[in-house]
Amino acid sequence: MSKNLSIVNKDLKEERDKINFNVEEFTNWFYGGAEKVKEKKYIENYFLSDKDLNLELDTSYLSYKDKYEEAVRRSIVVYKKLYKLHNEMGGTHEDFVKIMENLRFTMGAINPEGNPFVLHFSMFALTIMNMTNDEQKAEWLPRIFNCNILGTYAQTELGHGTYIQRLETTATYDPKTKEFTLNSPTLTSYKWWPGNLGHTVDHAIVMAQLYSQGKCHGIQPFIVQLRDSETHKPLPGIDIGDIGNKVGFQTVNNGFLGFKNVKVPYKNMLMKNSKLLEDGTFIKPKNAKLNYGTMVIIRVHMIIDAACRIAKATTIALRYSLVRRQSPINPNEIEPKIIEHITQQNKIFPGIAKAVVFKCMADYLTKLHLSITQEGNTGNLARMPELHALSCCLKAVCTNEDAKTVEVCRLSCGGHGFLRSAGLDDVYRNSTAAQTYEGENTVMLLQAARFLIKSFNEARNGGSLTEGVKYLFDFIGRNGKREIFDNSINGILRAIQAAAAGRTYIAWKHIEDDKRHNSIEVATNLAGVHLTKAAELHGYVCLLQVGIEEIEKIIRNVSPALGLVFKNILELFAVDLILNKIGDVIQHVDISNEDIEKLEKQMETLFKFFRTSAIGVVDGFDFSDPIIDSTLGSYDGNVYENLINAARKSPLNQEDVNRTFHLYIKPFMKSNL
Ligand SMILES: CCCCCCC/C=C/C(=O)SCCNC(=O)CCNC(=O)[C@H](O)C(C)(C)COP(=O)(O)OP(=O)(O)OC[C@H]1O[C@@H](n2cnc3c(N)ncnc32)[C@H](O)[C@@H]1OP(=O)(O)O
Ligand SMILES: Cc1cc2nc3c(=O)[nH]c(=O)nc-3n(C[C@H](O)[C@H](O)[C@H](O)COP(=O)(O)OP(=O)(O)OC[C@H]3O[C@@H](n4cnc5c(N)ncnc54)[C@H](O)[C@@H]3O)c2cc1C
Repeated sequence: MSKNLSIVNKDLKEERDKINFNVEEFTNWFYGGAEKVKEKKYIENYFLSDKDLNLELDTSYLSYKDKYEEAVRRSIVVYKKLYKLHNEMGGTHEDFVKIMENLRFTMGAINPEGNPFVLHFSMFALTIMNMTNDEQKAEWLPRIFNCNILGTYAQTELGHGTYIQRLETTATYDPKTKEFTLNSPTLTSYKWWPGNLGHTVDHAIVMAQLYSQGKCHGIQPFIVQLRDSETHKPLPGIDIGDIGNKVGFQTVNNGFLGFKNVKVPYKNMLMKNSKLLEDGTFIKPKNAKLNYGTMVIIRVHMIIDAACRIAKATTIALRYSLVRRQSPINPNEIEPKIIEHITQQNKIFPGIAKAVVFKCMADYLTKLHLSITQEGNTGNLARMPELHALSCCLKAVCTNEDAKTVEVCRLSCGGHGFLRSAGLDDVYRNSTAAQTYEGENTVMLLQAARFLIKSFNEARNGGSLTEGVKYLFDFIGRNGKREIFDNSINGILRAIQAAAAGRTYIAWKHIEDDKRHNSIEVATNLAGVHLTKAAELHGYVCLLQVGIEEIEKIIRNVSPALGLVFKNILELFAVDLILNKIGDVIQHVDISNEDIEKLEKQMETLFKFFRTSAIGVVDGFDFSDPIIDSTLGSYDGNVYENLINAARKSPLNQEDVNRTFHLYIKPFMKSNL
């Protein structure tokens, strides 16, 4: 996609003239190679240039219903084109995945408040791909890929989202009719939240308690038709609708769903993991948590989403900060670009570093997921708990950081950041939604902490540990002595590891002490605050460790100039992290006041170096103007023109005098109060 052709603001141009590395080389890294960048640009342009999308229409001014209808209309324009492009490319599965991956960002620009089909192409398709036997794949996958049916993932209920073992929807098997009967026995058993459920889809994966031969066999996935394929009317026994206005995700069409004696054929229970014989005999899966697999995949994908939201928000904040001038630093000098205020650098530069390190983590986790899934396909499930713990931990840490960073970026844009046209509000809403969906973040941290405590016990007993938690051995080996701080990247990593291990120890000790008076469960609950802190610190350990390993590799493969930028970014991430976690570090590391002052000074030096590269890095994220969709963050930096043009488009500005003047204001003013 070509950059905006208008004249670039001179302050921004001056910044770009000073960039001391090859921006394109950075972009190639961010998207995984020059070929991928080409593909991304092609796909972006292919979709966004379509006039039928009518992207001129600012949907934020529409009513709730109109927003949904426009989002459906636009999505269909996109999906029709997607299939056309897919056929042109050769029609392979890989081609489809390639388009979908690139379409993720483009879709955000087309439907800024969410995609009413997102669940069909993600959780619904993934569940059918990963949890079905061969006959089921043959029956359902072609219909899903051809969009002959549209589906969602219906797990959460009014009464339970977190503790899924207690979901109340029932699926009772009758071997005589070879059917399940689905029921929602209580109000709290109604499905509540599934995306695209309200009025868009006609099928769903429904998680329900399986009853057979008079016994409950826990939650199992069923594919259920909800609406008639011609009329789209709810089928008999189905009570379905939209859950109403939300903080964000307005066009995702999250829905509710109740069942009253809904019949589902035997073949519709997804049978890759658990099995039910036709006579009703239940065969347990190798691991009961295999049915949670789709959630694990999505948590892994959420890390790159978090990285991209931060990349987008920091692009807007930085470009704006390079053209906005305010408040002279020396009273006699002209007002500087606001980025010259060091507090502004402190708001934005660490965010840019996070986007890069999260991207490294996303790549690492995607590879790990693939290798553990391949092991799983051969029947080896040994590393499933490790992947579960890591994906929960990073999903929580990265989306928490994401929401925090996006909000700081909004604040860094002052008053203008509060305008919708600044483009930060949808990013923020999506970030904060991600803190809750796919596992509420506190709950995710507690899951990771379970793994940490187990590993800690293992380490104390001289057992073996997985690579990512081996640092617990160092803590135990120090036998109560504190880690001595040294001011290098690896020194910072060891300090964060010591803090994570130390907090794990505190949590462990808390549980051990409480266990004398309480059950292990109660003791674990009472240690909850320590547990979440330990898991959070562990997440930072993983990020820094993977960041160091990946960036060292990158530096070996890029030009020296770009290598220096990556080194700078890694140090920024590390120093920002340790300064933010200094309280935890002080508790477990021998670090002096002088060391801390040195770190603070180092941060200032890092800012100075990054000052010239920062614009190159955000340009290198390569968000085109339609994708960035921001008056403050467009490539040309013509902020004030963009702001006034956007304001003029307000529906209120389409007439000189609004009718409320004659209806209410004038009579009120003339009424002699
Ligand atoms: C642009 C993007 C748009 C996206 C659209 C948004 C779509 C959103 C969709 C959704 O939100 S779908 C619904 C998601 N729901 C959740 O994430 C629910 C969160 N809850 C859970 O995941 C589970 O309930 C739980 C918290 C993991 C607990 O599960 P359970 O009660 O069954 O387990 P426990 O008895 O507590 O035992 C924990 C035990 O189990 C192991 N474990 C749990 N999950 C897994 C797994 N996936 N793989 C392997 N092992 C797992 C865990 O390690 C514990 O082991 P032990 O410590 O007991 O050894
Ligand atoms: C935008 C959005 C989209 C969604 N899309 C879907 C979808 O497509 N399909 C679907 O099935 N679901 C979906 N969900 C539901 C989502 O997965 C759940 O809301 C989420 O898992 C949290 O569960 P909950 O709502 O039950 O929260 P609760 O568990 O009720 O959380 C409330 C509070 O209790 C705390 N808490 C709960 N349990 C514990 C515990 N064990 N220890 C400590 N604290 C605890 C939490 O930390 C939180 O502070 C979506 C939700 C949102 C917001």
